[in-house]
Amino acid sequence: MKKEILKVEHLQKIYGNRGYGQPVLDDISFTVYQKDFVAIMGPSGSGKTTLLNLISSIDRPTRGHVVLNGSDLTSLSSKQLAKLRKDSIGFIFQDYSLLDSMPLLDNIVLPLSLNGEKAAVALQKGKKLARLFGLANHLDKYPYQLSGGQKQRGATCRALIMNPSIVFADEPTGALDSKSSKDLLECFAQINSQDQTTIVMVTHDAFAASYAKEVYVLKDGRIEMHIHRGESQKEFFNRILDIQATMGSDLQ
Ligand SMILES: Nc1ncnc2c1ncn2[C@@H]1O[C@H](COP(=O)(O)OP(=O)(O)OP(=O)(O)O)[C@@H](O)[C@H]1O
Repeated sequence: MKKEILKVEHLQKIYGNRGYGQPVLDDISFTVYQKDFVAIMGPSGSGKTTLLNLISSIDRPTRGHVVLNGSDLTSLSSKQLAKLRKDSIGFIFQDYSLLDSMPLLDNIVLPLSLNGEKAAVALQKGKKLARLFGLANHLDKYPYQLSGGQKQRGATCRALIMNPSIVFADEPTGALDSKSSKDLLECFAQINSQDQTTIVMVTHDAFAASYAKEVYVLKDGRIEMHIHRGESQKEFFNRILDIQATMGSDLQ
């Protein structure tokens, strides 16, 4: 039986106004299973980042529940949330969020070092991940000496270093050229299929979304559509393009 990693139930978010006013998200429910690769798409302002922040424990919903690995995030204290983030969640942001003052390898192993892991063990693990992501020759470089694609692959290694049960990525290819985007997405597909890492990614890009197995399309704060990929990525890409065409330039 498929293992539930994330269960989102009747999620609502209203910013400000003490829970009154126009919801940015309303009645959002879906489930993410282990080994899923989910893309969240939708027009600008449809609530994608808001949703990602709620399901990744960065923000709290106005109503509804987010259950991650069996824990209801809405009932956890800040301390419990911090522990859950450290133990179970990897984050990847559009702007890489690497520390400029550290070489790439130190950036990659930082979460392990902060967690008290022995330096030798942390470095060995960091190097192994970096090899997988084609970064073996760049480990001593500082972020300013790396390309955008190398930085984002490094940020992905850092997100994976604690063996999270789920990785959340907000527009991870947003600042990359098409070749670097493809390289990163191939890495995502590889860790998803080989290491069984569950991925939830917000993206505007139909090509990026075509790497996912499930796509949820948000519109006006609700799930407008859920599509499931069959065998062919190309066919899935064309279906996503068709949806973009139907929804107009909104989705792009
Ligand atoms: N902290 C906040 N306070 C008030 N309103 C907010 C806040 N954050 C987001 N919003 C509003 O919520 C709506 C959804 O924003 P969100 O950033 O989630 O959309 P998005 O789909 O990720 O957009 P984009 O694709 O442009 O990044 C927008 O109307 C935005 O102005």
